[in-house]
Amino acid sequence: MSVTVRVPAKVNVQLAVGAARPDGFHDLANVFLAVSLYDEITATPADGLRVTCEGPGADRVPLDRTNLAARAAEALAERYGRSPDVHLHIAKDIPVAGGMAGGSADGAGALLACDALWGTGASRDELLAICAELGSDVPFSLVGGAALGTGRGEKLTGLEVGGDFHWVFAMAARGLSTPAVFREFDRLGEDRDIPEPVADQAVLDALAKGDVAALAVAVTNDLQPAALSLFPELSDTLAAGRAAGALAALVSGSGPTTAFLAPDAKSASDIAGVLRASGTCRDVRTASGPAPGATVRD
Ligand SMILES: C[C@@](CO)(OP(=O)(O)O)[C@H](O)COP(=O)(O)OP(=O)(O)OC[C@H]1O[C@@H](n2ccc(N)nc2=O)[C@H](O)[C@@H]1O
Ligand SMILES: Nc1ncnc2c1ncn2[C@@H]1O[C@H](COP(=O)(O)OP(=O)(O)O)[C@@H](O)[C@H]1O
Repeated sequence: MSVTVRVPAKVNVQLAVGAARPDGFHDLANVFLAVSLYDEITATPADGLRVTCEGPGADRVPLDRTNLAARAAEALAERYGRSPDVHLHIAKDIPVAGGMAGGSADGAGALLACDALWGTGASRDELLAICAELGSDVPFSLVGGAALGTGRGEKLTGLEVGGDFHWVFAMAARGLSTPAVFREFDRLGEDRDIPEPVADQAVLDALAKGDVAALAVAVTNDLQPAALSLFPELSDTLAAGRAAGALAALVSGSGPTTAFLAPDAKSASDIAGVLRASGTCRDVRTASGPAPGATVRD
């Protein structure tokens, strides 16, 4: 018997970042939108804890106890006083180290899969608490849809979304480390006061109305200058997407994946074709959001 859970990637349609806190994290106003690129995590009973991974970038995914899927299984097992005897197989489609919460998706997916496999019957709040211990983005991977994340991004308020948004994602030739991007954000802001991060009402209204033109002018990412500073070639990808007709072009979270908002599905496919031919990225995918959160597959 095994359980498979499908979990979406995310794009940040607003990422407001405050000053570094004493614990090294940053307070955020993080408006998440789940998009239809998915990892699948399959949990099967085994003699010990084992992780395997297949798909693009699988060679860059750790298979030891640092893998977020393994950590999720251990955390749930410890809470319920059992051994984490499970084989977790990750079928990866979310770009690795791409700013699209791939590792977080695997953590949330493994947690839900083990909960179902072991019949632990943990409540939603218990699962969310474990997710928050695993990482700032992990709670959102569990719930999906759209949400505002405050604190370090783990305190979620669900958001209304009035329609589908169509995106193009350009994957970069290499990854960017999230802590390195936050450190670069701190370095770039050394000489100025960093305001408290607050959600932008224009972003929330655009999501609620499903208004793509309004969302296009409202999207912001405070980590973008830091990501571009560490990876300047991303400016060429952003320019190529804009020239291809994207309504908005931005770095996804800490990057280096770049995200392009398209007027509709057909334009997304056209923009993807132009980006693919531009030679400014490794791979291009289209996706739409909101997508559902972690879901057990039949
Ligand atoms: C930037 C964002 C935007 O959604 O995601 P990515 O774009 O990387 O996917 C998130 O804040 C990333 O969340 P996540 O990847 O879960 O981060 P965590 O494991 O909690 O933290 C990794 C490291 O990132 C930094 N970090 C993370 C979150 C936060 N609010 N402040 C931080 O300074 C810290 O250096 C921390 O040690
Ligand atoms: N299940 C996992 N999948 C991908 N990366 C993981 C996983 N568990 C731990 N990691 C580590 O987390 C780092 C960040 O990867 P990822 O979550 O894909 O990107 P991001 O934080 O930019 O969204 C990787 O470089 C990898 O070392």
